[in-house]
Amino acid sequence: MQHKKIILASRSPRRVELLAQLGVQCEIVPADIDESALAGEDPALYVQRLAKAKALAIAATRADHALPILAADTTVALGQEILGKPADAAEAMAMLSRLSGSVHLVHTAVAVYQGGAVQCLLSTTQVEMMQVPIHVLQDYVASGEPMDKAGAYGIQGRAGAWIARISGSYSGVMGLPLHETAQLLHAW
Ligand SMILES: Cc1cn([C@H]2C[C@H](O)[C@@H](COP(=O)(O)OP(=O)(O)OP(=O)(O)O)O2)c(=O)[nH]c1=O
Repeated sequence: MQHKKIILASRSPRRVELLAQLGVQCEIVPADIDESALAGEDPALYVQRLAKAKALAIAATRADHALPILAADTTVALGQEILGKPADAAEAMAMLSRLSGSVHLVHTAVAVYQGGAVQCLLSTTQVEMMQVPIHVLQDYVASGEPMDKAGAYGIQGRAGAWIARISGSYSGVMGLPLHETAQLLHAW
């Protein structure tokens, strides 16, 4: 990889870990942007818009653009409906009850800003979650784990036991698709 150090426009600890897996070190500069979806916005387009907006927001604050700026956005989609991070325990419980026993998509877009332009790739994974007993979901919500995660679960934690099958990218579900990330960083 040409550049070993990048700026990561994200406060997600999973993204730092996944970048380390590629041998990429990062300086963390989180982007605070409005993450609301537009009316009727397609989930796959939504994550791409947000990933690009996060990278561009950080690019706008920096005088020197020597290092690539990488950002990502992950969302769970049930049909055209976007399930982002739950606002509270009740919303987490409602999301998990809907995902339990069904198939959903996880979209993660990764964007890299370098040399005055932003490039973005999308990873989409189909995830099948088993029917999870209500009391198990309640314990999970009480643990606090769902609160910073799209769709209110983390495949990398104990909810991993409920995932019967995925078709796509495990790292994409976790928040940073390694294949697409490496492609974007190689391009520079
Ligand atoms: C579905 C799923 C999501 N997630 C996480 C990945 C993302 O961190 C989070 C979705 O929120 P994002 O808005 O994509 O990212 P973030 O708020 O954590 O960080 P930032 O905006 O600063 O970049 O959900 C998991 O960790 N595991 C999973 O299985």
